[in-house]
Amino acid sequence: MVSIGGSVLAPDLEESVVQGHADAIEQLDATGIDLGVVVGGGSVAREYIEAARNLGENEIALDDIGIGVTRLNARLLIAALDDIAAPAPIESYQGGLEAMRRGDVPVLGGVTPGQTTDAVSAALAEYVEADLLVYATSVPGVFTADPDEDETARHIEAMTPQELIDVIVDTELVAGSSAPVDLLAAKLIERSGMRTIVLDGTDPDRLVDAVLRGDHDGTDVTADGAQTMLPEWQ
Ligand SMILES: Nc1ncnc2c1ncn2[C@@H]1O[C@H](COP(=O)(O)OP(=O)(O)OP(=O)(O)O)[C@@H](O)[C@H]1O
Ligand SMILES: O=c1ccn([C@@H]2O[C@H](COP(=O)(O)O)[C@@H](O)[C@H]2O)c(=O)[nH]1
Repeated sequence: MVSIGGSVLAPDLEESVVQGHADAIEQLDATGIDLGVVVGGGSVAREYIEAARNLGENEIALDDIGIGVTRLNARLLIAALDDIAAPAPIESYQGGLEAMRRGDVPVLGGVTPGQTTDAVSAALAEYVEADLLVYATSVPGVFTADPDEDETARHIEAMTPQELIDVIVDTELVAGSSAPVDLLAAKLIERSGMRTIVLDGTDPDRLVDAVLRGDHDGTDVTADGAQTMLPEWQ
């Protein structure tokens, strides 16, 4: 299961960047791996959410605006993928599994208010019993604190799901909030024991290297907090 942050997929709405991520997905799909993809909303979602918040909208309605933008980004990725993807953004976990059973790559944005696409990825990964969950985000993994806010923040190479929860537990739960992985996602990762990698996804090759070769500079989240070995399918 691959989660691509909106800030990674479409930082400036450049076609070549979107195409680069689509090429990476196609490369993974060509190996025969069953794939699902979840796409975030990025700065566009945050701008819409902020404008609507200033207009007096409530948080659930703001989440719905965010979901709309994530689905727009999902459409953009689908446009760049050849015919391997389901033709429209999938709106439920069951729909994601059904697409995978048909042999299509499901591309999802948001599913329900009160969470982010981080949680969508973790839930879908659990639902389809994925072997691996990769978050391609705008930072090179999980840090001891927000690296944009705290210059003493240290990069974490490997951690347990509980340690992940401890790091992000204080992040805000409002529409458009920023975290490498949201709290619900971390709890889902904990209960499913899903092997998870958080990495800098700005270069799509890093996603391919991580999935195919277990090679990455991000953060491994595993039950024992150890760095993962090569993927099981190798
Ligand atoms: N402990 C932490 N470790 C790493 N990054 C953190 C931490 N706490 C907060 N952050 C912030 O999380 C952000 C990364 O998540 P962000 O939500 O911006 O992007 P994304 O997950 O790629 O998805 P999208 O752009 O769609 O929202 C970074 O900008 C970083 O400042
Ligand atoms: O299932 C979902 C997914 C997203 N949202 C809202 O959209 C924004 C943007 O999503 P990101 O994953 O952070 O890019 C998010 O902050 C939520 O407000 C949602 O409600 N439910």
